[in-house]
Amino acid sequence: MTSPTTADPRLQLIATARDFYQQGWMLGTAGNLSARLPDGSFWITASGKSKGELLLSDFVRIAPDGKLEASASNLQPSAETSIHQLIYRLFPESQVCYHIHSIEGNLVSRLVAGDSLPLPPLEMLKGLGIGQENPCCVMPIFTNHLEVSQIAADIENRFAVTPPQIPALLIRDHGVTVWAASGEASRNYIELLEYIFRYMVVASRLDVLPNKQSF
Ligand SMILES: CSCCC(=O)C(=O)COP(=O)(O)O
Ligand SMILES: [Zn+2]
Repeated sequence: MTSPTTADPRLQLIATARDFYQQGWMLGTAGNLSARLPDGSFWITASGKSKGELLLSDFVRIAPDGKLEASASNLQPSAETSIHQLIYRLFPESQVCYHIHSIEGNLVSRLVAGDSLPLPPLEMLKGLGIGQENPCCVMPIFTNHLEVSQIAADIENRFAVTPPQIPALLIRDHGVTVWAASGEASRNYIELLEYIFRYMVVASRLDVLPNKQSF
């Protein structure tokens, strides 16, 4: 039997993408997933692939210097490869980076006009590494530029001054990106955040959030 440490990481990415597709978070070609290899290169979904039915051949490998490793096919790397590459550079312990498009993620990105989203002090935050009582946790929001390299530059500039409190960021009207040391942890982060986002959307309608925010 193949041990989890030697298994091809693309297999886990395929299974995760199928799961996220079923949740409605990677519909059509939306989103991208990547996983790092011991040599510092990473597998990432090729651009424009249907995320509910990925194959091993739907990935490209990016070298540590950001160059596309030689491939027999004419696949293009995900349009958001520069963000994954930046995350691996900024957070060397991260091994996996997931980006999804969810309705709730997009709705909450409009709850505030500024570039930080205060998260409600829910117990679920503990799963994202926030252990204080009644925590004040904010999530960074970035503008969704057409040029993804501009989004990556904004992330790099902002994180140099203000490191994120949780391993996650939002791109307004676009999606959420998380990173972690394992696929399991990244999937948990996505699920926890989606719970929090869902709570915020419902709470904003019920008028129960401490600082009432409107769309
Ligand atoms: C309908 S998805 C638009 C592009 C995007 O935001 C995304 O996440 C998927 O892009 P990719 O190049 O990775 O397929
Ligand atoms: Zn996207």
